[in-house]
Amino acid sequence: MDIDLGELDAVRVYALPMRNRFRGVTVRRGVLLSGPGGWGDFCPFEDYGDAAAAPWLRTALESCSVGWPRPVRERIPVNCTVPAVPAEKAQRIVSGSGCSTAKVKVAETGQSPGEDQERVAAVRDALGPGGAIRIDANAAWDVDTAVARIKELDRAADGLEYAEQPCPNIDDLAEVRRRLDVRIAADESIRRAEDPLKVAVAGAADVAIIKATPLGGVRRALEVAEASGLPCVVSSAVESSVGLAAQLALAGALPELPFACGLGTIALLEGDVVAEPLLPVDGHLPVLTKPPVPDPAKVAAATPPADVQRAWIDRLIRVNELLD
Ligand SMILES: O=C(O)CCC(=O)C1=CC=C[C@@H](O)[C@@H]1C(=O)O
Ligand SMILES: [Mg+2]
Repeated sequence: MDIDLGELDAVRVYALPMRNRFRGVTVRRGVLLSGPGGWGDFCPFEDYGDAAAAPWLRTALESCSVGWPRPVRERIPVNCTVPAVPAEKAQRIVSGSGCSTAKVKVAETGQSPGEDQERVAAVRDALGPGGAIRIDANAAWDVDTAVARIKELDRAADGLEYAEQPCPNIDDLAEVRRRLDVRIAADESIRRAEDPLKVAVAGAADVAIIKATPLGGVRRALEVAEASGLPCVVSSAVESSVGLAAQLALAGALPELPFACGLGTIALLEGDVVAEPLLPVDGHLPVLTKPPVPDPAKVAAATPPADVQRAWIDRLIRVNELLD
């Protein structure tokens, strides 16, 4: 469904600085769209081409037109996300989060395995023995490196809940999984796969990471979750609270939700576009039935210079032309 952009009630470009560099990103930008069903957030990463950005627009349009399927739960346990920061900072992030699960980024370019171990050990210190620690290597390792690093990090963490996307391809994930006792989660392998079933069939993962925003909406993500045949964790794409609400709608609608979700990411941003940002309370976030309404003063404070606004509106128009 492409849309006549002139029919939208409002289109607002925003830019929110990140507290720490994350995935190479220091400012998160996007466009808020208002339609008959409320608001949506079109926020593809800036290194994505127009075709890769198309599902992100579908997600925003679902949110501001037809809305989301009915949820089966009202609140979602979430992890706090620890970027590839020094150990003391990692400890502070976890201690201040109120979450009992932490996801720790590892294998950052330019950092050593020792830095990852120190970060993970500091996170265990902050969580105490009852907390859960998961790591995300974003496909950085080959099989042998993954096996060695995950063993070390499992020791440093005093037990890992799972290791997310240690290697780029499915066969390698399957081999790592065979060689280790630690659970393996697939993220990029699901997000970019033509056939998410392949991950399960190949025995490549114990857990599927599902993201509504890059998959094309809550309904599409529910189909992918079902097709994966695996327990699912919903994880954010670092949206504003408007976009995050769609991910919470997905987490709210999944038939089963055995693990905490990666949705505590408003804490990664400096500011937001709504009056009451979706920050976890006691490690949980609410499932909303409608997207939150942006606060005009917050949106005004987050509005980037005219040339940045123009570039995002042009991107929105180009990507909209790609939708059928
Ligand atoms: O899952 C989380 O805790 C937060 C979200 C998160 O880690 C990510 C969001 C967006 C891009 C990714 O590099 C990253 C991920 O790989 O899961
Ligand atoms: Mg990941």
